[in-house]
Amino acid sequence: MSPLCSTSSIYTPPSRLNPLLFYLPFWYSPQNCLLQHGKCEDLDGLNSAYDIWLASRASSDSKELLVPGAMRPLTIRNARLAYRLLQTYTSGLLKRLYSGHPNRTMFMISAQLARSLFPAFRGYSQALIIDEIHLQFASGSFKWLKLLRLAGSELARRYLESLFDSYAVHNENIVMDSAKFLVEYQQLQQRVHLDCPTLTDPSTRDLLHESDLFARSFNGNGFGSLSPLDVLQICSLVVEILSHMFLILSVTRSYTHIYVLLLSLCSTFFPLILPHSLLTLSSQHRLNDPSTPDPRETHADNKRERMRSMAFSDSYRPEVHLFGLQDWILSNWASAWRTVHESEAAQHPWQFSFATGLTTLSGFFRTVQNVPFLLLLQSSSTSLGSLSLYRSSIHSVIYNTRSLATMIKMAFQSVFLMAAWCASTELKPKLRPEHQDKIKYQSALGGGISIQARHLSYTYPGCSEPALKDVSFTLHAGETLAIVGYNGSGKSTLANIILRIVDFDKGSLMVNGHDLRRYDPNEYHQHLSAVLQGFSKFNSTVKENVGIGSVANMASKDTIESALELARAQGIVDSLPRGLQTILESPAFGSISYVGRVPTAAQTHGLSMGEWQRIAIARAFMRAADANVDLLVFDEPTSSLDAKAQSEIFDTIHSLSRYPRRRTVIFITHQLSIARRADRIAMMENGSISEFGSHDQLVALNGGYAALFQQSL
Ligand SMILES: Nc1ncnc2c1ncn2[C@@H]1O[C@H](COP(=O)(O)OP(=O)(O)OP(=O)(O)O)[C@@H](O)[C@H]1O
Repeated sequence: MSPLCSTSSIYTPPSRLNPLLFYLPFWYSPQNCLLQHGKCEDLDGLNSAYDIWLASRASSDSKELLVPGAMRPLTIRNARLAYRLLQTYTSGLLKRLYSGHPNRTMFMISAQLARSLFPAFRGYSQALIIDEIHLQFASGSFKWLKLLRLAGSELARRYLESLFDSYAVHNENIVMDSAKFLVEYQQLQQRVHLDCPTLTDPSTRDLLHESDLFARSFNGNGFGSLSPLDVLQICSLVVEILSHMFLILSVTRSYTHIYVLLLSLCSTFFPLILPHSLLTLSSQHRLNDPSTPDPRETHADNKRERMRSMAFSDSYRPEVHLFGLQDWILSNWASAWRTVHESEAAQHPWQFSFATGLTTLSGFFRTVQNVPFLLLLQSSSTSLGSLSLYRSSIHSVIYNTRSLATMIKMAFQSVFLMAAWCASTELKPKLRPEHQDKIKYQSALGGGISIQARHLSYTYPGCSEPALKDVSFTLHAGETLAIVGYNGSGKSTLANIILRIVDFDKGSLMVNGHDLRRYDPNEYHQHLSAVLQGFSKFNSTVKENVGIGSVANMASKDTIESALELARAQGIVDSLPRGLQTILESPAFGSISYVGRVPTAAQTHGLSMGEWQRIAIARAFMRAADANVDLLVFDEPTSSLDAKAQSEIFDTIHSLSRYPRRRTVIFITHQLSIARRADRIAMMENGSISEFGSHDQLVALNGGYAALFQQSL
């Protein structure tokens, strides 16, 4: 691959940018002008990559943060932020990325720079051949041997060049593959360790979005951003431009006055800075800053995406047909599409006239660029080779300068994506306690866990009403608690807090006499098993769907089969075409556009809701086989099962709470005939526990539980 080719692969307009804007240099917008936001701001307080990244999203004239992925305007403030980031993080990041192959990395950098000189050499060598042919034509005597020697050495040069190119590309791929692996691995590592509260934080989500864009830039899918390797190409472009300018100077030096040459070169660069000058002068023709999102457009854009996903997603398809949503989807999509395009058109009302003007001016500047060429023509001693060299070099300078302007603009954005990446690697899961606060989990004497909740309250992020209000109760180790109540009363929220999936805002929660917040969630989770209300349906084999309950025992067919047996799910497996190896069809999977090895319909098998529930219960039982498990939590585990199956499953849960050791069990159910089996029942209403006690105590109270129980009879 030649340097020019490698440049052109990056020289693709980012899909969301107007192609015209793409060809304009990065300082085209007056709102983005360095001088416009030149106020000096104290950036000393910004110490971490996160702080600087966040500051880059705040525009100086708007209180709103830029949407994640939005281009940062080139202001003095942002330039200072970028400089701080480059200073602090680049060398560490590059060292980490390319530490796998330090020698190859050095070779890659040297080769990249050497390859940028090839086009100039090529032009020079071609000029020599043209001159020789021209000379021989003019003199009338053909020296075939000389011509063949020239052609031969040109072919040999090209052959060596392509050999060098292909080895350089091979080397580059090795270095890039190792960098890609590192980036993707760290990305996965970071994701799997982040807990739900961390991931629901809007600022963290934005950070991860930009960090993902940075990771994607390594695969060439950076949507207009550059990977650190691509940034290296900026240096190559500079070298390439300089080598061509050297050729232009050497060709024209003897025939052209230096001022004429300078005029010609200026005319090459002038169209690139022209838009800025014109726009600054003409205040009535201001372009809107593309980095400031129009809320109406953003809303319409989101709506368009929602409609598109409803149209494409297999998981929505039944409802789309059931409720006859086809026309509704189409009309909503069309109106959202129109809104987005009207908004875009309003933002750039005069681009076409501007483009036309620019085209006309470009024609004029091309003529100016030709002045030295015309002067060269005038000279009787000018060779054809130098004329061709001049023309090819001047075109390369124009083309590469434009590429350079675009790449610098993209590189500027990439610095902030790099900051997001660096900051994301430093994210700490919110539920993980500080090292000095951490205590080791210890089971209660005799097994199970004791729970003491005092005045627990919790409000979901972005909600005004708390989901849990002032919840207090005590559960002794080895007891069974049934949580009952109306929809939305906070049952699952309470279970998720006890499971340490979500945190709480106020109050205290003691587990085995210690503050739950002081346990490392990873360690705590090893001592519990659960079926969540929205349990996962993995697009994987039955064996894996059950086996992930206890990864260490996943290879043990006996353990998996006994878990399936306990969940009364063995019959389901027997009816499947490939038994335990049958891949289960997850409803959610159809909605994901997944490029990879997707199993064909013949290999996969769908399950009913009740069958999925049995698989999820088997998964929980698989984990419960571990003697370290002290707590079993079941959030409506049998809601889709028939009465007999429900009773059987709860019999099994009861025996698991006694064998191989005593365990605490918490289950949420709307079946009060099942709830009455529990030692304690918590009746929840409006986020609070309104009644707490045994079935007989609550019936005797004659309150909400008694009423609910009466209704269920
Ligand atoms: N992720 C969430 N974000 C915001 N609010 C939520 C979220 N999950 C639940 N809520 C709200 O919290 C309240 C309690 O919900 P929760 O799921 O705990 O109720 P529940 O008693 O388990 O209901 P159900 O019987 O229907 O399962 C509800 O008002 C619900 O709308």
